[in-house]
Amino acid sequence: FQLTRRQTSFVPRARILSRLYSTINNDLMEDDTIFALSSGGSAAQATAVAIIRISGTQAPAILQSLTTPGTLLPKPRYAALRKLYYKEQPLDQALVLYFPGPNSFTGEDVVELHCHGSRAVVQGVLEAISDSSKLARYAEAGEFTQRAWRNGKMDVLQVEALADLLTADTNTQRLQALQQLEGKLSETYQSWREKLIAGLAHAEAVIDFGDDERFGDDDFEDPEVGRRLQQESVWGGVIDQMQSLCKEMEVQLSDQRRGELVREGVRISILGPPNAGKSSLFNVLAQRDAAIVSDTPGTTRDVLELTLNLGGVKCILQDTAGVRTETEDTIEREGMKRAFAAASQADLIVSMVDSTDYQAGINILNRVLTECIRSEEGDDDNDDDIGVSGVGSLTPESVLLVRNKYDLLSDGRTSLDPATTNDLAGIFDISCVTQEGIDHFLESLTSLVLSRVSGTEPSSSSRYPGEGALITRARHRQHARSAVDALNRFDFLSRQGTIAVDMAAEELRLAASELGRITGAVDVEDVLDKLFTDFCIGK
Ligand SMILES: Nc1nc2c(ncn2[C@@H]2O[C@H](COP(=O)(O)OP(=O)(O)OP(=O)(O)O)[C@@H](O)[C@H]2O)c(=O)[nH]1
Ligand SMILES: [K+]
Ligand SMILES: [Mg+2]
Repeated sequence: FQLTRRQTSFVPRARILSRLYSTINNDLMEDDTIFALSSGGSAAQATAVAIIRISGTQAPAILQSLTTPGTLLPKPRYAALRKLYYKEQPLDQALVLYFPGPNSFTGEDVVELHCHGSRAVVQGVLEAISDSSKLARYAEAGEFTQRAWRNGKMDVLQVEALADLLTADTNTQRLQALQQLEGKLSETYQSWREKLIAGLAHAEAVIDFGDDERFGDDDFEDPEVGRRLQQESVWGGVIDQMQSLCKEMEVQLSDQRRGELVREGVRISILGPPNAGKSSLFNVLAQRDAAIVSDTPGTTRDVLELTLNLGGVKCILQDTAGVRTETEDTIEREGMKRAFAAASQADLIVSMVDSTDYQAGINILNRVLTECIRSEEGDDDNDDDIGVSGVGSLTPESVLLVRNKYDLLSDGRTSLDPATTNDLAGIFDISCVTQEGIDHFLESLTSLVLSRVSGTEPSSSSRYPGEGALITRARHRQHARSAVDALNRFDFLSRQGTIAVDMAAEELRLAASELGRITGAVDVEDVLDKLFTDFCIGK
């Protein structure tokens, strides 16, 4: 199989590559019947029930080859008890289901065998399927879903949602993934795309036939009347519709990344001077000895992470190296650099101070506020060796001040610096040793996390991500953003009169294709191209 330059010029590269790919792997043809153990564990692990799935044209024949001659296929989508045989020896007594295509998960004929989950049964059945008549091969990773996608059973958004559902750790992740799997997000993007395409069709009409000339500006003595009537013309209507669509999309984009937070987890960094007790708090929240605690300042060097479930929301808690103003130790400097880098990427910061050395802690807090908090003017001069200046998207309301070692305070009080602590999310007195104040701190942290993902005030009773469409991946955000940018350019161009209609229409086309990329309705070739960019023809 050889590619010539001439061929590449008229056949999209991805298509050639995918054809090349399946030609080389003759055994990997798309219309092969595939099978796999679809329930958890592996063939080497015993479970109560194991589900083996077969998809493709040969699926019903394979089921019949496993049963005694003359046995009927089960009624579609009804479970039936069947004795399975291989080379005339009994394999198992299994519950079998038959889903004739296209009404199946993959859209092909699908057979499910619910067997007993012992090693002997599972291996025996798998062997029988692959051996008996060479009708099927083992499925590649994700191949059932890939077929479902190829057969139009789900769009790219739903494939992503399925991946999210299969890996969901928390309630909110599960609910969000289910919502996306049901197609709510797809519907939103599709309806937007349809509006854009309708607008585009009108634009084409204006290009071909011109807008209604009666409503030109010059025809009216009062320009206001002209303007109003202009708006009633087809083109004016399109402009208005696109403007309101653009607003709708901007509302979705200004969601404070709630969907992404739920999917990826809310990042919480513990930051503070050495020996404040950061690792001690990390361990208290982890409920195990996850980090080394010692009275030597500078114990923690790397950023440690663990996953917490706070109120049904996945959180990633980070313990960092102690930060101080001066150090000669290069390893400690590196640790501090990493601590700031982690904090500037965080969604919430737990700024920890030692109550018995309050001023040192407040100095660090001030530094966190200046270096990790979003600066209105954007990035300023120094990107010095330790801090990462002004790159964070944090606000002071993302910072919780925790005064630790409360047990060591004889009078039980600490002085406050109101200028610094005014806008913070909260101030907490705790002791990692006696556990005093921990419950209250944890409650407040949890409600702050919940308010982040639900987009409501921390005290609100709404506990789960808002209804409607939520952007769950950076990929969606990027395309939605580009679509909004195109619509803004459209808005500008369309107001230049009918001269720029061509250019304006082009922006609508661009916006529609950006939205199409989110659901995968456009440029499947492109997606494939991306997949195959690492695939070198010469190798
Ligand atoms: N009395 C008292 N001691 C504490 C408390 N929390 C931590 N400590 C002690 O403070 C010392 C430092 O604790 P760490 O958790 O290692 O502090 P750290 O902030 O992680 O320190 P570095 O990693 O070195 O920056 C240890 O000896 C802890 O036992 C507390 O609430 N009360
Ligand atoms: K320490
Ligand atoms: Mg530590």
